[in-house]
Amino acid sequence: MILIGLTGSLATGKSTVSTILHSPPYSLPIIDADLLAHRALLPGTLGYSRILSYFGPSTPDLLQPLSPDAPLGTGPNATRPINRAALGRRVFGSSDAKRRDREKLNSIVHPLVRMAMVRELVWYFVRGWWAVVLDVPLLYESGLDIFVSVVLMVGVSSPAVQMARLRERDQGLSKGEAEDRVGSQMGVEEKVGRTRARGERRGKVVMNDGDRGDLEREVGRVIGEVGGEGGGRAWGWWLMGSPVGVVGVSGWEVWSGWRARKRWEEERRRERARL
Ligand SMILES: CC(C)(COP(=O)(O)OP(=O)(O)OC[C@H]1O[C@@H](n2cnc3c(N)ncnc32)[C@H](O)[C@@H]1O)[C@@H](O)C(=O)NCCC(=O)NCCS
Ligand SMILES: Nc1ncnc2c1ncn2[C@@H]1O[C@H](COP(=O)(O)OP(=O)(O)OP(=O)(O)O)[C@@H](O)[C@H]1O
Repeated sequence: MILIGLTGSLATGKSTVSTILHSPPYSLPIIDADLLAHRALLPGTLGYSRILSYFGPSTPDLLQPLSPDAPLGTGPNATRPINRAALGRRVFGSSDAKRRDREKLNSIVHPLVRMAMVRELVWYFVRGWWAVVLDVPLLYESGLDIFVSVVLMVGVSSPAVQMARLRERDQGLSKGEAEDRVGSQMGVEEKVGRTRARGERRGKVVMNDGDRGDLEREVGRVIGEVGGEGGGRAWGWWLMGSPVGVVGVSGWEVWSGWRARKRWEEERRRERARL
């Protein structure tokens, strides 16, 4: 099974690409890290109780408001969901305190997301899919890049276009909140650089600067290259019949991903030394 890691920056078009990949003619299964992260914070989960105990005492609006129609501590007032906007205000931004809080949030949520991802991967593997798309906005930030066969990075060349698309989609976000969110992630340029450092076969960059038709054509081109007009599919299916092959190829993929990361870091060090 080929793992396609779909990533990008905020509002560059990952969800649009994942919708294209999930629809015919590709019809690929998608593992959506945002969705798994949402599930990890639902009332009654381990994530929910950890978030409450760490952020609760210092975030008065951490839970959604009480329902006026139910008695305190019962019904909707017993399991009040997390107020995601309030938690977002705590963790998105560039101050040291926000960075620390973001690291804490990540340390609670990311292991739960990873576990859920592995469960879904096993499910798709035994069902015989030739490829699965892992839609992970923080693929590079969380170090998961080395575990995927191919990275499909969706970028936008103009930060102004990115900001305009973000604000048009999430109209509740103020300009400052939108900037805090974008600034909380690795920039588009760095993600493009890291993807290109993986080489032609393992790193695909799609710049979503045109309209949706252009994006669909670019996605088609990339999947044609990954699937190799059937070659990638045959390879994915062959792996399914060969447990030794799976272990060997997975080890090779991780090693290649790790080497690409080291290559990128080395290039960056050299560039900085030249400045
Ligand atoms: C802070 C939270 C509650 C805000 O929720 P909200 O519904 O407003 O945003 P949502 O979850 O839909 O995320 C929207 C986008 O924000 C970005 N983002 C989310 N979390 C982070 C983070 N910790 N660091 C940087 N960017 C992030 C991603 O690009 C994501 O696609 C939520 O983002 C969260 O729980 N984040 C931690 C989990 C996480 O890292 N998720 C990203 C995928 S693993
Ligand atoms: N080529 C395009 N032209 C115009 N608008 C676009 C294009 N591609 C995507 N959009 C719009 O931009 C917004 C952001 O796209 P999308 O939700 O796919 O991004 P995303 O990377 O998944 O965002 P997030 O990181 O917040 O999850 C959406 O409203 C989408 O409809």
